[in-house]
Amino acid sequence: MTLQVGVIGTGMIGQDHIRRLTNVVSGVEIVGVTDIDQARAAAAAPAGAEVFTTPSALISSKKVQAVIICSWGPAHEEQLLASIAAGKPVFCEKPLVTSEAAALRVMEAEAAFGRRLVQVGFMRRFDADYRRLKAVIDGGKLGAPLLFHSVHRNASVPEGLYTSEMPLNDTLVHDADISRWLLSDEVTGVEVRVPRRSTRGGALRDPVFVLLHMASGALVDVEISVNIAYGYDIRGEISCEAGVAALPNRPATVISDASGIRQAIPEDWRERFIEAYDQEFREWIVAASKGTAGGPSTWDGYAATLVADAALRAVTSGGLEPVNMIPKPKLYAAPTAMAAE
Ligand SMILES: NC(=O)c1ccc[n+]([C@@H]2O[C@H](COP(=O)([O-])OP(=O)(O)OC[C@H]3O[C@@H](n4cnc5c(N)ncnc54)[C@H](O)[C@@H]3O)[C@@H](O)[C@H]2O)c1
Ligand SMILES: O[C@H]1[C@H](O)[C@@H](O)[C@H](O)[C@@H](O)[C@H]1O
Repeated sequence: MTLQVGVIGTGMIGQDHIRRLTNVVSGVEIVGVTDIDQARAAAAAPAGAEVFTTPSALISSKKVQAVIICSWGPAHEEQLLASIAAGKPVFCEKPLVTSEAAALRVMEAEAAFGRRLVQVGFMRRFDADYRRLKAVIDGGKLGAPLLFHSVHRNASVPEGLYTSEMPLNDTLVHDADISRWLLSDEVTGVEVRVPRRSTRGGALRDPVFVLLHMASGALVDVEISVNIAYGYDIRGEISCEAGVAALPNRPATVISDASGIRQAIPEDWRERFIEAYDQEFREWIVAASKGTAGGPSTWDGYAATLVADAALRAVTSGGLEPVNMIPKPKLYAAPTAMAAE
């Protein structure tokens, strides 16, 4: 059976996902696309796909069995609620939404529907290196995790579109989610320190240094740098009671020439996480074909949203800002075989 999907938002990541759903993964067909920029949607539409004028027309179309949301964060809530109301499985790029109240509304709608429909685009959970790192921590031989050092460097970010809030409410959400997942823990508080500003980002608050306090007492330090110029550099190292486990350097061809011996660094997230995105969609297609969702859930999107909110408060207060989650709804506690949960 082929899952017939519609894609909302045909910008950078929308186009990359259209490419992989058309040329890389199987069991799926893109039957519709839409974007507020209709010309962009038309240019990105694969052969035979309909260009819908609005997200609601795409979501309610009988030919669309499942929805992929790649629009901007503030548009996600309305598109998620419409997909849930239509009973359609929906893959939503991070951030799930941009406020706690919106996350609660999406969770309530999904709980009322009675079955998981939403998978959030936290692709790191599908990355082979992160999965191996988690297996080592879960294996327990290194003892309890005490400290996690997470480095998140972007070569550059879109000028004018990426604001000073975004290191904390757009970029940090990946580190928040992967910390919860790797350490099987919850964030209870957030501190932020702002060092000397990089001159490369103009007035942008960059870099930022974030400290996540976990319920177990473990600490996570996160470097977010978004104008580092040399490439997209993602690192992670966990110090445990009896040893240290770290992500490997990415395998890449070794070039030797008159400048020395070197390996290339990925340019951006598309290159670094190319296989993780492929796997994220393989697993989504299996679940969505059964009318449900696995992997990172609305609950995980809610948790990351609370961390982002606390981080933004912490910049102003300079102190430790608490993260207070509601009790976990039953829908998200259900045991599941999906490896990324
Ligand atoms: N998982 C990841 O690593 C990753 C990487 C990049 C982007 N993202 C996320 O994906 C989303 C899109 O990011 P992008 O880099 O592709 O941005 P982009 O600006 O390149 O593309 C977004 C597209 O959505 C369209 N759009 C916005 N609001 C819309 C609406 N209400 N209805 C229809 N179309 C709408 C815009 O016109 C644009 O074409 C963001 O939420 C971003 O955080 C995730
Ligand atoms: O939207 C992107 C994406 O989520 C990337 O994975 C992250 O590294 C960037 O900082 C962010 O702006």
